Order: sequence, then structure tokens, then C-alpha cells
Amino acid sequence: MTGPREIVAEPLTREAFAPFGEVIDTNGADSFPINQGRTERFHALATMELLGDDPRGILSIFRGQPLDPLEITLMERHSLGSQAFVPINDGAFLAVVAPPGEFDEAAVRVFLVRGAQGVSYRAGTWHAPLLPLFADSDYLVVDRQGPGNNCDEIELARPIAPVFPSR
Ligand SMILES: NC(=O)N[C@@H](O)C(=O)O
Ligand code: NI
Repeated sequence: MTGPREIVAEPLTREAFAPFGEVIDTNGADSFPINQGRTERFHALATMELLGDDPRGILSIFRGQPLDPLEITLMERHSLGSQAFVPINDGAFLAVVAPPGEFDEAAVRVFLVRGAQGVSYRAGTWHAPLLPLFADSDYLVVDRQGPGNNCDEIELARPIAPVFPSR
């Protein structure tokens, strides 16, 4: 069968995303007041992984464009560190993921990340490069810099086309 393989996007929940990483979302998260009660701290929503020699955690901003047509042909992984994406201007995006280890196309899942949510991919989680959904959007990205190969890419045998459940 030719043409892209359609995968239905799932809502992002901590439980469903657990095999791939962590969800960065104040909803359902513990918090406590700081700064004389003027600030609520939603503490440790995700934990950075910094592996290999001389790793450094860095913060970057990615200004991403939607993929049109929405067909994913490549996945990648970062074996030496986690990678987190947090929308700066509410840009919803897709987290297209597969479990760490040997890549299995049949295990690919698609999650809809709403603008108020972010994700942190666990080290080694296969994922599609940043996929804003509707417009050019900025994301705070927290990941690892340092020596060693921290990006493996794989071409998909068949493109993946995320589709969205009818209401
Ligand atoms: N290459 C790069 O820095 N970005 C990717 O890792 C990505 O997941 O978007
Ligand atoms: Ni990446």
C-alpha cells in the first residue's frame, strides 16, 4: 500500500505519554506558594537527563513553521539527553513519538500538545522534529549540549500523516 500511513492524534496525558517522557502542564500538577505568596511554584514538572561526557543543559528558542503537507518522513532521537519543548506563544504542536531502543514504526504514536502544555522527551525517545500545528510559533527548548553524537535520524519506510478525531 502506498501513500502515507494515517495515525489518529491522541490527547496528551501524563499516563499515556509516560513511555516517552514527561508532560509539562500546570493542570493536575502539585504546586506550592513562594515569594510571600505572590507566586505559585509548579515544581519539577520534568527532570532533565544529561548523559555522556561533559554534558551541559542549555536553553534555546526554536521558531518553528508548520509542516505542509503534514507528512512525517523522518524521526530522530537524542541518546545523551532529554529534550523539552514549551510553547512561548501558545503554539499547539504534535509530539510524534516511538519508544527508546530499536525503532519500531508500528509503535509510533501521535499526541496533540495544546498551547498551554509542553513535553520533555526522555533520552532516546524517537520523535519527529518540532511540528507546530497552526502557525509559526516559538518554543523554549531545554536540552543537552556536549561532546558525542546526540542525534540519530531514521527515514520512515512510509510517511506518517497525523489525523484528528472527528468531534
Ligand atoms: N535538531 C534540533 O535541534 N531539533 C530537533 O532535535 C527537534 O526535536 O526539533
Ligand atoms: Ni529532537
